Amino acid sequence: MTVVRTSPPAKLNLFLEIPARRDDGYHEIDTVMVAIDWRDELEIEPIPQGRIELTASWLPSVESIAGELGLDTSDGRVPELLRIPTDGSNLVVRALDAFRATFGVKTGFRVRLGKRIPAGAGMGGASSDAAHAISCAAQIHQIDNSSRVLHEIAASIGSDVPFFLGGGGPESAVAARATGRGERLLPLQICPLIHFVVAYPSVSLSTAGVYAQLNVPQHPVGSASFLQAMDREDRESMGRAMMNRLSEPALKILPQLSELLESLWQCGLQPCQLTGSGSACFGIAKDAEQAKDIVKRLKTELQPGVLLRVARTVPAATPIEIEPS
Ligand SMILES: C[C@@](CO)(OP(=O)(O)O)[C@H](O)COP(=O)(O)OP(=O)(O)OC[C@H]1O[C@@H](n2ccc(N)nc2=O)[C@H](O)[C@@H]1O
Ligand SMILES: Nc1ncnc2c1ncn2[C@@H]1O[C@H](COP(=O)(O)OP(=O)(O)O)[C@@H](O)[C@H]1O
Repeated sequence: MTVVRTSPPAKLNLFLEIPARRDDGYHEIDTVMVAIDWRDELEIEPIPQGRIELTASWLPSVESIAGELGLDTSDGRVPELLRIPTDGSNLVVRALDAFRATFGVKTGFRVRLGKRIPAGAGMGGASSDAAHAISCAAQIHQIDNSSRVLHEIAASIGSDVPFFLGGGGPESAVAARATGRGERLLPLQICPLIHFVVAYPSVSLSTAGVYAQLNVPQHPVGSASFLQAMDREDRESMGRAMMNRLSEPALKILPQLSELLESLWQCGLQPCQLTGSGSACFGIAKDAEQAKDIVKRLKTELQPGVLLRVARTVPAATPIEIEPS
């Protein structure tokens, strides 16, 4: 049986405006997302049984992630914050079930999911896992990855999922502008290589909960200035035009996020911002060296209690490795 493997990346929202509330429970958004090299690991093989068998674990180990976050594992149990669902609530299971239903596939899949991306972080980990699972299933069943149907399956799983399909072309974009509820994508051809420091505090935020606290602005800010700056690779103007409309409601729910943002800023990262609905925050570094030095310094100040990683922009869709057996 063929085994396929890939490494779903996380995302950061460099620009996020919410122009309107919709009648269907969603919001119109205008966002520019980039994928980053903070990755999960996904391994999928077809099985004759018509079901999805998912196992999931933390990489390198639950103890090491819990240690960085200051969570207790001495009783041998996985802390609540690090529990990964393996039932039908996991977006990978939902995505593969939707794939089977759409293409009338009677056989199933065995999936091993290695998690590094924290959940409820605004980093789109579950969405990326789901999109890459769809791409793997398409590879196994020899379905064209640029098929419109795959995009529709992705959008039915979550607003952020289509971004991680990467447009189906051989060269996936690093960045995209997403509108509608997030599923309408315009891949951006130009995106400078950006080095980040990303920080996840020991707490998750519910996307629906943060949107529920939002006051939709009367005069939304357009993404044009940000997009023009990106097109010119003008980092200074990009920095000035960055924003996240969900910061205010997220900080209302978790006021301690302002201290985390302040810590990033104090180290010389600029600008610093919440990603998506949080709780992760990021700051832009001048280069890889500065990002590494800042993570080292912040670890002594903030750990245990905060996951800290250097990250850089990468293509949103990661190639799939095939291991025939
Ligand atoms: C805020 C963003 C920014 O990229 O990212 P995250 O913080 O989740 O990573 C996205 O808009 C999140 O997209 P995603 O996480 O896929 O959301 P979904 O599963 O589709 O929706 C979860 C819930 O969020 C709210 N929601 C989501 C998207 C949207 N455009 N308007 C909304 O109001 C709705 O209450 C919905 O029931
Ligand atoms: N593949 C998955 N990995 C992690 N969490 C998942 C997965 N599928 C579903 N979930 C559930 O979805 C919730 C949101 O996950 P995620 O999309 O990573 O959050 P966000 O993008 O808002 O940071 C988690 O709290 C978790 O319970």
